[in-house]
Amino acid sequence: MSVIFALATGAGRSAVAVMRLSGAGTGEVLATLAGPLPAPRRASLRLLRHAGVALDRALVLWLPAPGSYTGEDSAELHLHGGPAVIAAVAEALAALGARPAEPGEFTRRAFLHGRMDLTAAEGIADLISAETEAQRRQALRQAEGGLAARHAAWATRLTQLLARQEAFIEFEEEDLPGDLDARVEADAATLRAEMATLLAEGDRGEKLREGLTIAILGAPNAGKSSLLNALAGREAAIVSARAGTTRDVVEVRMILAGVPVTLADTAGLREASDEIEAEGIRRALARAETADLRLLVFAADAPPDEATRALRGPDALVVLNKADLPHAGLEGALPVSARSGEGLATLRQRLEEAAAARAGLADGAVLTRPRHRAALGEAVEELSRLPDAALPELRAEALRRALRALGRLTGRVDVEQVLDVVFGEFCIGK
Ligand SMILES: Nc1nc2c(c(=O)[nH]1)N(C=O)[C@@H](CNc1ccc(C(=O)N[C@@H](CCC(=O)O)C(=O)O)cc1)CN2
Ligand SMILES: Nc1nc2c(ncn2[C@@H]2O[C@H](COP(=O)(O)OP(=O)(O)OP(=O)(O)O)[C@@H](O)[C@H]2O)c(=O)[nH]1
Ligand SMILES: [Mg+2]
Repeated sequence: MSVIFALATGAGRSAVAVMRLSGAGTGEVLATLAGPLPAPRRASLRLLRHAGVALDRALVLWLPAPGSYTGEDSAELHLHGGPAVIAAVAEALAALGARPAEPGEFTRRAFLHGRMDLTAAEGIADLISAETEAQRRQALRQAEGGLAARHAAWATRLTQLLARQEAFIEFEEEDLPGDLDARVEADAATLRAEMATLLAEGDRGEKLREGLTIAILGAPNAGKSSLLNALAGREAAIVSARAGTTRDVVEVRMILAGVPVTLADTAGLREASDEIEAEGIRRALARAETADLRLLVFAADAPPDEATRALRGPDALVVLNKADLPHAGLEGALPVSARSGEGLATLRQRLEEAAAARAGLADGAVLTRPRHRAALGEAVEELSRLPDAALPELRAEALRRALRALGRLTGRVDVEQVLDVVFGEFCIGK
């Protein structure tokens, strides 16, 4: 495969910039730039030269196949991290026949050379994107093969079931144990139950990866913007005594229990007095719809309004704001005051609990992408067909299809169609 190169470190000025090369022919390119190849895997200080011009004095690594990240002949140039140095080296590499790598291409090659399965490759993409500790842990676990190991074990058991089912078809006349068929069915049911348990985690892993949205909803003047500001610790939204102050959705990003959260303050819900406010309320209700959690705000100085009450539900947290004013309480609502700070610590704690329940780091392996759930769901569905399949051939076919669905997850089968999805999300240089 052709020699590809990319900056592995961030754009812009830095102390050191790492240029990575990979592919057959990397040795020649390296020798042309840096002189005789250094000992494999040993850092060596070299003056890089091209067409008679000195480019940089760099630390050079020669990483011959198969002991490299991609499994191909590879090299690293640890350059001085200035834009002109990087540009000159990139130009020299291109002149020597190497080409800039596509996003994710190094990892794609690692996958193609059997260095990792698809879920591990996704884990590496997530590791690079991880912004919180919980995200980092989930990503590292997947990069280290947590999800792959679980699926490999299932695939092995499925393959064994398939072999037994096929033996049954093949040797029906001969004396196989009479209950072989029933045993395949029982084992498949056990397998299906285990898979269903993982599926029951739902989209927790996806939510931790992508983050949650919490919408703040309530009547005008309830103190939604004041609460947003209090939780954010800065004046993100305008607060005023006039009802109908907030019109657009105001978003603040924060981390709750290791989960990235977007807190969205919205326009107060009421019969709008003008078309701009009406649009704001439409946006507020749209947010209420798509949010993972809803913070419903009532105020001590006004009776609970119907529009906000209508939004109560299992994913809603209810507060009674302005608890610094005299009030009789509100059933099921946490008394808080954006003004005095009363109840805010408890509110933050409740929000953290809700975020953790919705997206927190689970104990075992987790599904972190819709395609994981789709593949596993398909395998479960195929296995659930087994008891109804009258013919042994049909049972074998269901087992085969379940196996193929599992294979798509790790990339062993039907690979082509999932490759682009997986590697498209990488940044260049990985
Ligand atoms: N300088 C540098 N740092 C880096 C990387 C890199 O490519 N270069 N990585 C890249 O993302 C990560 C580390 N991941 C890596 C995974 C495998 C191999 C590798 O060469 N494996 C060989 C040899 C292992 C050994 O030393 O025993 C192998 O498994 O055969 C290198 C890096 C993070 N840090
Ligand atoms: N006494 C008291 N007043 C508060 C409290 N929180 C907010 N207020 C006041 O209530 C008024 C409205 O506050 P906002 O935060 O703008 O209310 P809102 O819900 O965002 O209102 P809209 O954007 O119009 O929907 C302001 O005068 C605030 O100072 C509180 O905890 N106690
Ligand atoms: Mg407001």
